[in-house]
Amino acid sequence: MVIGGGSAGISCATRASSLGAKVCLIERKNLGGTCVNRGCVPKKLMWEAGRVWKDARELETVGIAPNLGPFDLQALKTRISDKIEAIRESYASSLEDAGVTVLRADAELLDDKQVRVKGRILSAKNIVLATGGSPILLDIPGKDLLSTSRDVFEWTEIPKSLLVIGGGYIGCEFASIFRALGSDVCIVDAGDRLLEQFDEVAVGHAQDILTARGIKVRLSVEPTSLSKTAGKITVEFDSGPAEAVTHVLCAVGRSPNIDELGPVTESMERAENGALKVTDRLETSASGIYAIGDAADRLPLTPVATRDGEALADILFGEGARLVDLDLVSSATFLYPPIAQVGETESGTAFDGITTPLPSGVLSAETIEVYGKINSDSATGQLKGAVLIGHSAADEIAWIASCLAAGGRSEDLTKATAVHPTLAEEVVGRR
Ligand SMILES: Cc1cc2nc3c(=O)[nH]c(=O)nc-3n(C[C@H](O)[C@H](O)[C@H](O)COP(=O)(O)OP(=O)(O)OC[C@H]3O[C@@H](n4cnc5c(N)ncnc54)[C@H](O)[C@@H]3O)c2cc1C
Repeated sequence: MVIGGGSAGISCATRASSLGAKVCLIERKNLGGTCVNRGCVPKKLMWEAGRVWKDARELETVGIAPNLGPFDLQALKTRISDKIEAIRESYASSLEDAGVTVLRADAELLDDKQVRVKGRILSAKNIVLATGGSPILLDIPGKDLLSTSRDVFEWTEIPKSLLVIGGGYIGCEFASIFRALGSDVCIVDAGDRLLEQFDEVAVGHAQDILTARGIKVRLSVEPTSLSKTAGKITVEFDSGPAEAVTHVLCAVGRSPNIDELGPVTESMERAENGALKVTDRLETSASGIYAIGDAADRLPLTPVATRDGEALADILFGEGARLVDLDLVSSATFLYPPIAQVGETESGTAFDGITTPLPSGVLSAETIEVYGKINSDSATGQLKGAVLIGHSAADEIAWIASCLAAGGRSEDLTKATAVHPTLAEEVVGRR
């Protein structure tokens, strides 16, 4: 019995069924969960729209003078919902083809074998919690004026001015997207840097890029209250001036959807962020109850959710599986251009600046469009990690991750050559 029909739950249910298990999946909202309905998919489509719109307005620099009307947000939203609907339908049919019973309801966990659904008690030998997570809302006066990443996709207009609270990847991505679509944007963060999960030096360059694109960044400040007057939301801080904006996005983190499953979860072991601790068989501290995706204390990213879902099915009904090594998980923040990282990057050899006429460099006036760092062991040359900033960084980091997984050494990168002119030649063939 799988509770939650997001990336993790669907991959687990489909795989388990293909291995001969009798599977029931319970989903209270839409198949596809966060990633498809209110996360990666609509975000990436908005990012693409922002990139095209930003580039279109820079076309004069290459001799094209387009006659652009206003940005049509409704047209974009229609396109996004068509794409989402197509993905939901394909999930529904692949679950049906696999023979998974799908129930559309809220599930309550009663014990390690039983779940209550629409007043009925269902039992299963194995219960999988794949309930994902939800945005955390700041608990300050005026918090009703805050929007979350869920609300962003419902907005009916591009904000005139946007304050993003939280400089993690979700906050920085929406700040970049709405700046590209024409909003005045300010990001505030309580810490002393943005994008804590990414290499500090690279983030310094990323912050320069954000600032060069007109995004104001305020660090080490915490909002204390919000109030609304004359169509604007005023946000006060513990230090420095207030900001008056039309929209405020709260992107201070996400918390796993566990408590609402019922009191049974209270005794289960949790990590600091509330996610369920799991063994290397993805079993929680309650035997027979498993957790995958954002509900588990792993990495809250779709590829981890999908891979762990499949791995759990293999563990329970197949020939076993080794979980994906979290040190080999690539991650990116979709700025213009994106920053992407894998492994450990603290030391390492850095390169920066445009050394080749990269396609992204033609349209842009900024100087730092490319930055990268490859980290390897100084004694053995074994690759340890990399961070890249560049228009294709989010794609290119994947093959560096594969080199890491294969135990590659820095000298291996000099043996082949990359295509010129590309970002890849900053990494491959460089001596
Ligand atoms: C704005 C945003 C952008 C993101 N961008 C990226 C990105 O670019 N790349 C990336 O890798 N990750 C990204 N993520 C993270 C990614 O979306 C998640 O890691 C992933 O969706 C987790 O999948 P999951 O299956 O664990 O949970 P979810 O997809 O959240 O699915 C959980 C499902 O469980 C259901 N559920 C919960 N409780 C119950 C219950 N009691 N009964 C029945 N059903 C229940 C929910 O309705 C939901 O459908 C993004 C997230 C956000 C919010």
